[in-house]
Amino acid sequence: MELVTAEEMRRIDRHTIDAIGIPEIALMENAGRALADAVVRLVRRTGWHDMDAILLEGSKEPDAGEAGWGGGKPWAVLVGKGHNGGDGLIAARHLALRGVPVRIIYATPPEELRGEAARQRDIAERLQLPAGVYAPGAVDWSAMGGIVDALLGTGTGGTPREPYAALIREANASGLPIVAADLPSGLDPDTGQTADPCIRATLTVTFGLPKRGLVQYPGAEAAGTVLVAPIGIPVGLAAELGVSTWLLTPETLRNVLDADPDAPRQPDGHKGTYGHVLVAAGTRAMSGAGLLCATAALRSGAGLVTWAVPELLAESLIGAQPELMLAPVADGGRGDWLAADPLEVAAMAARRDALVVGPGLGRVPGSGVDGRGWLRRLWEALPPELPLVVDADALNHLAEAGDFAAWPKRPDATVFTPHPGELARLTGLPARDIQRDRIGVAREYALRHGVTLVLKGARTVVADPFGDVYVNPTGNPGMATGGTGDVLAGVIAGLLAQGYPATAAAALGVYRHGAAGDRAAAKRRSPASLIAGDLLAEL
Ligand SMILES: NC(=O)C1=CN([C@@H]2O[C@H](COP(=O)(O)OP(=O)(O)OC[C@H]3O[C@@H](n4cnc5c(N)ncnc54)[C@H](OP(=O)(O)O)[C@@H]3O)[C@@H](O)[C@H]2O)[C@@H](O)CC1
Ligand SMILES: [K+]
Repeated sequence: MELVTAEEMRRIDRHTIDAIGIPEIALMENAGRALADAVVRLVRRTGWHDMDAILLEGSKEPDAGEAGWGGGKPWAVLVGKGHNGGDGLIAARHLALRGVPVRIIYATPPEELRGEAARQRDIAERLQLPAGVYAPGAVDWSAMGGIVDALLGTGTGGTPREPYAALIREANASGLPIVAADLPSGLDPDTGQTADPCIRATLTVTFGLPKRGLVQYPGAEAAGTVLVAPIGIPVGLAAELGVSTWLLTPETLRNVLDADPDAPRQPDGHKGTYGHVLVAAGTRAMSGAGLLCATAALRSGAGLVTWAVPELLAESLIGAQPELMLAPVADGGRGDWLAADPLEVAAMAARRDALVVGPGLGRVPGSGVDGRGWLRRLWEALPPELPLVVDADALNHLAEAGDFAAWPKRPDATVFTPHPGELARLTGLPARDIQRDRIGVAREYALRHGVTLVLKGARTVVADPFGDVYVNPTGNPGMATGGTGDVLAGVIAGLLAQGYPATAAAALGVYRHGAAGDRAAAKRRSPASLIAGDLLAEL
């Protein structure tokens, strides 16, 4: 399923209306009716499974409680002056038809509505649906059963102006369930940033295609449960018009990335069929990072995994995970990578199918005799076609090198797996700015540097070197704990060794890693007690 910006949605709407000929009013009628249908189901608790709308992957099932919402009281339908308001007016009409009482509350004088929204205002008036214009403090919210937020949609920008802002604040403070039309008013549809104020919805019914902002935090939280309602947009049109951002679902993995998450193992396969990973990770202080990473590579299905460690550690790690092979690297007796020769690691990697470097790597020499750092010497010595995952400390070394843009390009699979702090060091941008537009920043970095970028954090973003982006819905806050990143790096390396192309390996790895976290969290009393090792058994 594609994820769209407001501008992309406008182009898709326009094409549907102008080139295909479906009248705008038909799209709007479908939108308003789907919105009403969702409210009716919450009021009557009639269930979701036969609804003509899709629960967005990663969204919780809507919960109308024991009694259903509203207690028979009227629903306040908040109407803005654009088409989003038009959707709300259509929903109000369908709610009334289905026996749910409504009160229309215009944010601005109804004379200001234009186009299709004005037509809907006139229809509502002729049907004598109860309506009034908002005045601060004048609405008795305790008399209402719930709220439909049809104030601001994809045509708006910036912080809501008055009187919208005051109305949004009152709606949020009412404690009533809020169902948002298309997106919560105050949400930036492209980035997921929430304005002050922004509607806190219990449920968002988004029209045609999900907007990007609904799947990035804090927007994902403001939106609550997200239902995607079909309104008549032809299947395939988004792709035809060049939309290149997807929600990472099993269908996306299968149909866009040719990476079936349930692909069976070959019946006649042997360990050589599934590739050999070299993990260069771990020091005396952080051997666990290497162990998690290497074990995760095994669990991802790789045929063989060799764990390269500073020599001093090797003895004590024997048997730590019996399926792993250990490859001691000369370390001058230090137990870290400071004295290790990157050329030795490169030579080991050249005999394997993928290399992951970084987890628990600790310090490495900043610059060699010829002015080139440890990591760059490794980078240049590796066979260019060898799939490579660069994680954690290795990313920090790359950032410290400062001249990555001038490093020789690797033509084949190179995957970087930074969290926002690491990407901040790589780009020089404050982490806050990265979080403000995760999709945009990740896409630009991947395009510019010709790598596949995995920007970690809630709703991980995978950006490939050609401008395509995937947003992962799996995972949970319990995974915000040390070591889960090491597991992810190992999984991706394992998939690379099995022959998946970089984007497919990164996307499938991220999806499975999050799903493993969800299974592990479900087994515990609280997600907070999840530790990275729990993920290994669930991969
Ligand atoms: N196109 C289609 O076929 C379909 C579209 N559909 C629906 O249309 C929605 C998009 O409708 P839209 O383009 O009319 O924009 P919308 O968000 O309702 O508001 C525009 C108004 O907001 C105002 N405004 C702007 N910024 C503001 C601010 N910060 N604070 C306060 N006000 C602000 C701005 O006023 P102005 O600045 O011009 O005075 C303008 O009048 C879309 O989300 C979906 O719900 C569906 O029916 C399916 C078919
Ligand atoms: K809205």
